[in-house]
Amino acid sequence: MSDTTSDPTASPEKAPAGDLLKPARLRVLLRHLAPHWPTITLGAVIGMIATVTFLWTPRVVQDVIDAVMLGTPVAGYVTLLAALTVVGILASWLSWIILGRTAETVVFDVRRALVERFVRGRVLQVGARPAGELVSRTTSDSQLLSAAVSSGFVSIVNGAAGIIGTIVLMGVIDPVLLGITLGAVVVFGGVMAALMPAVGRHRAKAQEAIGHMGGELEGSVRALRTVKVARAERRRVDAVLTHAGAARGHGVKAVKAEALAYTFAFGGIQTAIVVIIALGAWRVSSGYLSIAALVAFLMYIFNFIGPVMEFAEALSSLQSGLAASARIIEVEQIDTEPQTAPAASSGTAGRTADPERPVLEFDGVTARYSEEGEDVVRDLSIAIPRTGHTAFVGPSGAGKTSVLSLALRFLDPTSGQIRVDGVPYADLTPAQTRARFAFVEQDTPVIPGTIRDNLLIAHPEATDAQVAAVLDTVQLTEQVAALPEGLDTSLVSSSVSGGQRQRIALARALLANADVLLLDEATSQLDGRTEAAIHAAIAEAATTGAVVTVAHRLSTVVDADRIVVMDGGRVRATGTHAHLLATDALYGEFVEAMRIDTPDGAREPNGGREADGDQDAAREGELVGATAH
Ligand SMILES: Nc1ncnc2c1ncn2[C@@H]1O[C@H](COP(=O)(O)OP(=O)(O)OP(=O)(O)O)[C@@H](O)[C@H]1O
Repeated sequence: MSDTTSDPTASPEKAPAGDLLKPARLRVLLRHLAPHWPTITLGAVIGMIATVTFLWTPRVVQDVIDAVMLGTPVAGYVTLLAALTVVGILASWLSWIILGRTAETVVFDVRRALVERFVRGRVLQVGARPAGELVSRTTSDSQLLSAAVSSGFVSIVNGAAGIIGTIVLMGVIDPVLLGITLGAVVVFGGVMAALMPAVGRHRAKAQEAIGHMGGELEGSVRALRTVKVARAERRRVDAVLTHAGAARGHGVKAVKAEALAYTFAFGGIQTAIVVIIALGAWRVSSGYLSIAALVAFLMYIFNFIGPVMEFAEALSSLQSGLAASARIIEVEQIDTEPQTAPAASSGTAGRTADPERPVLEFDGVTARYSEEGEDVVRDLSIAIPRTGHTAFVGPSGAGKTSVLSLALRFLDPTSGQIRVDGVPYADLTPAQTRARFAFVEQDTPVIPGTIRDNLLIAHPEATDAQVAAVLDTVQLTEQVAALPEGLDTSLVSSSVSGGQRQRIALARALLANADVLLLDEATSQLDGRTEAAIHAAIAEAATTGAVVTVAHRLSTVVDADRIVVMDGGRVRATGTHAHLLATDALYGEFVEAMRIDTPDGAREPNGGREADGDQDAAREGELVGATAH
């Protein structure tokens, strides 16, 4: 692992979607098929038994008619006919169940692999795609893939066996009539071969459009309030429907090509049947063919439609499956985070932390989001002490959130080193690193589930008393108690206010009791009174551990033991509020922008806590200029 020098978006086997050649797609299909070979083979063999019984049946019918004509006993033939029919039906049914069951298992396996990839994937790579598209990959593409890998392959084999067997048996009965049949087959096959690639192409484009539609729809629903207030419903509907329309357009083209292919197939076979009946009658009257043989031949012709259709449908589902596998390959190119640390390392487990050593160190760290992009953090060297509150401030886009992303390994440095307890990140897995942190992210999303699920996610063993304590800290006790199901009330983001969401996120982070608490503008949506209580909790946390905030409000900043002013990805100045006010013009501008008097000016409620003159002065208002959201 080269944490300090890696390209953050590098992917070992990355290939643009357009370069995904068919062999690669086929490999994906075969890979998903691999664990199911024994069952698929069993299903295919049983399906083949059905095919053989259906191929055999006309021959026995021929024997029955011959026996009747010759006046010999028919009972044996009739019994054989009945046995063939029963075996054929049972074998078809069994093969259907075995293959259908396998198909469902394949869908499940593909979905599990995709979900694992999304959840365990690198944050930046997963985040680069609209969530709706990821959902569509997991739902519909996996379904298409499975149909192709299970029934598709087997139907091709069975269909081909049925076609070849029928041709051979027809040849035994009458090569001339077979010649006419083959003529029809060649025309049909040619039309199929010409049209099926187009069907596949259009199906692929339709599926791609459905993915984009999912992305647009998910984004529109997520921003529904904004959309409505902007009175942009029509435009959003149109944007979604553009993709739906494209899917329909490609779907219609695929259907037209399929209709042409199948009409040719049916028409060809019907025509061949008429010609064969006419020619067959003539050959019977001329003595070249017995009536029984003609009947058997006609039965083969009618039976022929079955394997031909099976073969054609299997080709079509294979086409769709190949297209789906191309999109699944794209998902499989999302890198998953390493689950194990280099062999030499044992992580930080068992190490006694040196109380004098900073808990977190950035050493000449530079980072960017993409190879072509600009550096967003430049040569950052900073040590976060084991206890105390460090606040990052600076203009929007200065790189404050990126510093937290580096600490949490969502973003990797292009140069420099980050250490936790003196251990370089390169020696730890992301999970080992993150075990040291609790984090409240900017948007504070809720996790699907109950309030309790949301609180316990980082510390599932927390006791009821601990949960009650953090709820009290974030002043949610009464609100949760008032809910009919209390902590077990299901939480969907729309049912809680922004401030409540933020408080739940804070409670979750406090409950984790981590060495380093990272808060990205975690109090931006709180009212003054709640905020004061939260500040008290943050100050309390800073006495036993490290607290790092990206500060939005000046009231957060003035509490900090150390303020880091960032600008253009660099640290511009570091110090206390008073020191920075006296020495850094940009910091002074922030304070000026809020029109507060310093150091002896207006006071902001601070939850009853004492503060020095500087801090009191600055508590009022927000660092609007710093992070203009
Ligand atoms: N996922 C991303 N992909 C590409 N660029 C990004 C990404 N996230 C942030 N950036 C860019 O990195 C730079 C720093 O962003 P960052 O979010 O760290 O700034 P910030 O100081 O936290 O800003 P704000 O106060 O507005 O949140 C910005 O130019 C931003 O456009």
